[in-house]
Amino acid sequence: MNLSPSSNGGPVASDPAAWTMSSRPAATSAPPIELRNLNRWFGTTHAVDDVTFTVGVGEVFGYIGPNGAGKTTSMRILATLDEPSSGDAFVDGFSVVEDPDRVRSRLGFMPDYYGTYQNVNVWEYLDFFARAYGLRGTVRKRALDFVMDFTGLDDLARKPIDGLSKGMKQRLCLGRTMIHDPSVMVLDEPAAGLDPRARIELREMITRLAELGKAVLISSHILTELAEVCDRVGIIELGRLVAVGTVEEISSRVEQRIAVQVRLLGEVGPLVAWLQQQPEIEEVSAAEAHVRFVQSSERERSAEHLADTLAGMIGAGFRVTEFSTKSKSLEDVFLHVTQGRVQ
Ligand SMILES: Nc1ncnc2c1ncn2[C@@H]1O[C@H](COP(=O)(O)OP(=O)(O)OP(=O)(O)O)[C@@H](O)[C@H]1O
Repeated sequence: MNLSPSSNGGPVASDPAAWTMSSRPAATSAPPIELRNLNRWFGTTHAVDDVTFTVGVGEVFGYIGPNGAGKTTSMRILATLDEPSSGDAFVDGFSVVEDPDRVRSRLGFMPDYYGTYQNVNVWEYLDFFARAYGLRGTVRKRALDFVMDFTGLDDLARKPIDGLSKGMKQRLCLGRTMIHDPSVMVLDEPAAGLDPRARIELREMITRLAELGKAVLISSHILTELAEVCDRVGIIELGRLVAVGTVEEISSRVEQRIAVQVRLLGEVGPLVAWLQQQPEIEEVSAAEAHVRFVQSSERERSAEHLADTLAGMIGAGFRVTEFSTKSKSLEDVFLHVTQGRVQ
């Protein structure tokens, strides 16, 4: 295949509308992404266990789970790189089992590991993939111009790709993934190994992809990494989806668990013993002058319950000097929802 840039191939200011393949017939009214009772076994390992969810037009869906949870396996099935043991996955209504070619033309998959090539520059690399996707003539030129501009790689068009920083390589890979204007983008751990600035830039690009109307499925084992950019998240563990919703919805389930720290005059031992007798109080621990515990209660009742606990302590004769609470962080939410089990 010819890897040379075309003579008119320099990056120019581009018009997204001129590149976006709005002329492509709308597939169906089906959601861009649907996983339906998806299962994948590897021997005795149930890597994906009856997973069902959809992602809508312009929606960013975060797929969160610890290592080995089944994220990559389900993404690979969606990208037609593997087949389900049972169930199905759909892109724009087309089945990965029945219609893999149509799925491929509508989906861009960015794996967590991708090869690079020696003696190829940024422009040549993208041009190669544009040709591989069958883009010809002015359509290919528009696609390249748009993607170079979108990824901010235009100034690096002639730079050999093996000399790019990790962040720039990630942009290039994103550019490669979107070169054929897919309606669905599947990004496997794209933020892994990026420095903070590159992560922010990646988040901005993902937001812009959603603004272009793409459905984005993005995985991470770190919830906080995706919290800001995702419209919804699905938390997967041992192949099973254990929670789906907005970050706020999922957080609210565990915000009922409030961490409390108490300081008091005198010995902490009696307070520890008292707390251990109280209902809905767990994880009581003591260190020098303070005592920590977790109080769980129904969300609507948690403030009242806290007030009752404090009043109870004072009523029992403890001389409390400090009573502070801490809402659970997103990491706590993730750790609470998942149990950290692996197979
Ligand atoms: N080709 C394979 N053969 C056998 N077992 C596999 C294969 N691919 C994945 N698995 C197993 O399936 C399970 C899910 O793996 P998967 O890579 O999908 O998880 P993941 O959530 O993407 O994890 P990570 O964050 O580490 O990439 C793991 O137990 C893994 O060992």
